[in-house]
Amino acid sequence: MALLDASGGDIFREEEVHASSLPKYLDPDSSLLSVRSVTKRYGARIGCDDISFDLWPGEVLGVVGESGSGKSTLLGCLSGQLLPDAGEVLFDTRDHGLVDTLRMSESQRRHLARTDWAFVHQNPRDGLRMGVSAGGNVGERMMATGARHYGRIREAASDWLRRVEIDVTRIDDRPRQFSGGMQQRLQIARNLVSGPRLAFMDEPTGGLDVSVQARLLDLLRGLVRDMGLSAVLVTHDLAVVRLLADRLIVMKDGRVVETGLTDQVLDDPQHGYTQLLVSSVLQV
Ligand SMILES: Nc1ncnc2c1ncn2[C@@H]1O[C@H](COP(=O)(O)OP(=O)(O)OP(=O)(O)O)[C@@H](O)[C@H]1O
Repeated sequence: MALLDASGGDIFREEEVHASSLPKYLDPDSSLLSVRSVTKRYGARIGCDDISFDLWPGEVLGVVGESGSGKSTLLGCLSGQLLPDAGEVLFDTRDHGLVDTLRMSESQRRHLARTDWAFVHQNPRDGLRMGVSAGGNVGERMMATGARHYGRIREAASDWLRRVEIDVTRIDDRPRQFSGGMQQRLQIARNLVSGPRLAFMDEPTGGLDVSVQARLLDLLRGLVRDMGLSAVLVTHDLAVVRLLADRLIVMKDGRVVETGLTDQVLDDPQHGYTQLLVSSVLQV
């Protein structure tokens, strides 16, 4: 399966995150992901335009905006699922330091996707193998990173099921026998078992009812903190970023209109569009 979709036209631009909006303790030289002027067009339509930001180890960056603002396009470009028309996506690889993932070979990018990266889809069916047992779903990712010992794989799979609060007696059940919330937690276990450093999350709590969402958010928050995981989290739900994200970028029509620390952006939005987003949630 091709990881890159070269179809469609595009563009890009660049929105610098101002140094003044970053916590002072962060060292700009140590970014885990450095996104430079990423642009993607679909024919004449803008997907995302000239996006730039840095993500630091252990940081969660929320990407918010209304439907069609370009969040999924940006996430696709960052995670190698879409080919931008322009820009650079530099990732701090373990062996070679910052490398432009857009210029990697497909096999190198696949390797990253199995090891240092995770992708949590909104629909767990997109991130799970539905015909494989829960334990197999977790174990498979371990095998993709070189694990071979059956006993140890099963032990680690059991451990991860526990961590995501799935009863270990369900280890041989197929995901389709699970509720939506359990499937989502299994998808998270499958992604995190390899100890990735960067997770891409696309509406990870979307489509779940409110109490299930709250539990999942709590779980995700704990895992992100315990693992020191960095994440780019796309959502239209400001309550989700309030809980999970350290910093936000706000997108409108494919461009970044505002960026800053989460509380700062949500409590004191500067851009008219962000003010509208925030106030529309408050009115609900
Ligand atoms: N495959 C495609 N072909 C043509 N245009 C597309 C395609 N995918 C997205 N677009 C357009 O790109 C723009 C950004 O869409 P995108 O899906 O990235 O937004 P989004 O913020 O993720 O929206 P949502 O929250 O509804 O998923 C929109 O104008 C959309 O119509």
